[in-house]
Amino acid sequence: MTAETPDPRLPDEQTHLDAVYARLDRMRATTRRRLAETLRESAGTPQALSERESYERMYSDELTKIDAAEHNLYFGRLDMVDRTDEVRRIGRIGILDDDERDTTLLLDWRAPLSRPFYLATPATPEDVDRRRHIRTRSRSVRSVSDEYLQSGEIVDEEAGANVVNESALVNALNAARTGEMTDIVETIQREQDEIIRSTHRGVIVVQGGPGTGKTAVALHRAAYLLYTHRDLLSRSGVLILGPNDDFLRYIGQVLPSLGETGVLLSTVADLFPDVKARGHDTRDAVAVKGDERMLNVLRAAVRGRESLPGAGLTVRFDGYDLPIDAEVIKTARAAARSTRRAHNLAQRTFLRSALDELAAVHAKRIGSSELDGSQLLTAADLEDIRTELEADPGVTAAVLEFWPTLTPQAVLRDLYDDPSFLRKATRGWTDADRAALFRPAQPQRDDADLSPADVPLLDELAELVGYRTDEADRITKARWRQQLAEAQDALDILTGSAPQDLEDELDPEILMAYDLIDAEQLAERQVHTERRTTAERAYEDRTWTFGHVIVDEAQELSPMAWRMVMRRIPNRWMTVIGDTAQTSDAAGATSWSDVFTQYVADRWRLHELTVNYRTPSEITRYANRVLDWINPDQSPPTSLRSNGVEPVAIATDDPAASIAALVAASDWTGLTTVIASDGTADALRAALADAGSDVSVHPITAAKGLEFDTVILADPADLVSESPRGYNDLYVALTRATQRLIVVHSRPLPPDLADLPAPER
Ligand SMILES: Nc1ncnc2c1ncn2[C@@H]1O[C@H](COP(=O)(O)OP(=O)(O)OP(=O)(O)O)[C@@H](O)[C@H]1O
Repeated sequence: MTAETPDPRLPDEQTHLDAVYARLDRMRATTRRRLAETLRESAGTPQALSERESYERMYSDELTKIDAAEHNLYFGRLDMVDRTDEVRRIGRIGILDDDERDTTLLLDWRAPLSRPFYLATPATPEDVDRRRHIRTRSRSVRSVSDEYLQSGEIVDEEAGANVVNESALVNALNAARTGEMTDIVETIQREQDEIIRSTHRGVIVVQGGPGTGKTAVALHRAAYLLYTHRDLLSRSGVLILGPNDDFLRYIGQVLPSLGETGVLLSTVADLFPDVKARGHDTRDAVAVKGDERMLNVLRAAVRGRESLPGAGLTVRFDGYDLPIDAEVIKTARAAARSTRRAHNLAQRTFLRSALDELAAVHAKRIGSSELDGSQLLTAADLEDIRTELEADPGVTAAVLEFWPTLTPQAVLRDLYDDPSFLRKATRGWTDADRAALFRPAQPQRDDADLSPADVPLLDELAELVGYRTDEADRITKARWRQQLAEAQDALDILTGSAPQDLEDELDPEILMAYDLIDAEQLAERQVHTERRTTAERAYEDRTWTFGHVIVDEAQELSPMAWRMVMRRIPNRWMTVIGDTAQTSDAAGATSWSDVFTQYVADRWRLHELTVNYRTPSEITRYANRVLDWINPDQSPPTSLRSNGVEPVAIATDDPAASIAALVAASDWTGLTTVIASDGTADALRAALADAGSDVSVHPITAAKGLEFDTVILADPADLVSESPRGYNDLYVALTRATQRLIVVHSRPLPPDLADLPAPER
């Protein structure tokens, strides 16, 4: 449209947008008022307090959702064919008007009726006549663009002619990055939508090259599942696992911007409550610790703590030296092991059996007839001895030496510190693998010695040991009993207040409280009025099982880490996202079927994403050569756009000085970062600071999953030589830029990059 002929579509959409925001404002005002009223109420009984808290949370959540929806609230419209005047308007949240007919002002993007917005193409128009993209800013409509699906024609608002529009998608892809990922609700593509809305209740694996929107899809799937299975998932929770804290910060705003706040985002390293694993491992140690061979080592470590006494051990009891010999402990140990319970949970059986044995030994010594050796003590005497033994702390402590209470942390540290145990427990291993585990114990103040690769081992040990499971169990059961009692009271009060004459002659027309709900159901509801969110409770509870788990950058998980994840999702309803060509973790995956067959046989579904939305074709040309080296069978994703900016290489003796000068002289917009090998990143950061530059530096493993407008790649040869998966790391580095790639090097370039041109002067 030209300036002289204003586009009539704009005022039309503005009218609707005004109505939508007016309603949003009314919703906000009502919710605020209700929240204020709730906060003013004084709660007397625990019941009233818990009700008040649940309302408070509900209204606060509602306000968060309303605030989150504020920007780009209304973005899409469908005009359907063959149905009189059917218009569907699509937004970030669904909004009903408060008129008499509850008119739908906006459909939630996740509603089934919104789906054709994402799926319709001229080839399969899905009954859509016209699809309209509406771009708004600060509550006013800036532009609209239309596609006529029946004719395949696209109308551009600026040109006013039937030309191919610079679509909403291309706009989104060209936008400068802010360092925080944004949602893609306005431009979800068909292959992505199919994954986001998949109804498969088992494992879905999404394999896709860099920039194909895997992370975006994972987050939108979480939002979609929460919308579609709200009841189930708000109780059990959704867990999203990412590779590192930077990545979690990068994606952290996407779900809140979609009005979803109840999801737990975590790394595997943070998944074991109360342990902050910040220690560092060599790549060899990471590989060894992630291998399933560790299972036997851990089992042996726990068994090793169920030991036998040497000859001649005694404990003072009742004026005698009572012998604790190997036979006594062997019998007790067999009894404990036969329970098949975890170590700590079998301790009571062990102790009981050992005390029985010791009571018999003691009775024999003090109560045997000198004539014929027959037992002179009665059963009651024996029972007394047994009780006294149990009450004697010296005796129980001496016995429990051979079946001590264990913590996973102590078992793991002792195991690493004990070369002779390691030698026995790792028969058949290479010396190098064994040596990778050895770590002398250090004085402990925090968990500084524990590394991310130790966390799945701690979790495994927690299972073997029964760490805190009984305690958690006891607390849960006690809490449940209390809730049940409170619920019973509440129901008694309700029925007690019913007119007495109903008692004898119950009027079948009158529903009693008991008919609608029993104490157990009521107690169940009260469980959810707890102040902490599901995500908070799940974070603090190692034994929590989630309703759905999403694993991003899943190729990085070791077999031991998978075991830890699978424990948190016994129903195996998972979305697993990754790219085996980007694996850098030494214990990470190279094949999805290797990972999943043991957990779900062949009941997992593979989806592939094929379009690279991030990296322009100028850069992917080089990245694809590296992919071809990693796996010639893997087809590279197709780059969606070309931006005319060719990657370049700058040879220099002093990379830090060259990078500092380059950045200082640049007029680039958006985010710029330097990517370097893990081993050189710190030194490079320091050298850049000395050279007066504060450009950020990302070691390659911390750049996983992130993206930047401009990437300066420092000495790619360092990435390649740093690890056996160096080429995978190089592939990741080459695919982080949305606009521009500059390689700065003092070492020779890897062959695939050798023909990079120097920058034009
Ligand atoms: N349908 C879409 N509309 C707009 N932007 C999109 C779309 N799909 C993906 N993108 C954008 O493309 C970029 C890459 O997406 P994302 O980070 O999810 O890819 P990825 O497959 O996880 O990449 P990597 O494997 O490198 O981590 C992001 O900026 C994302 O917002």
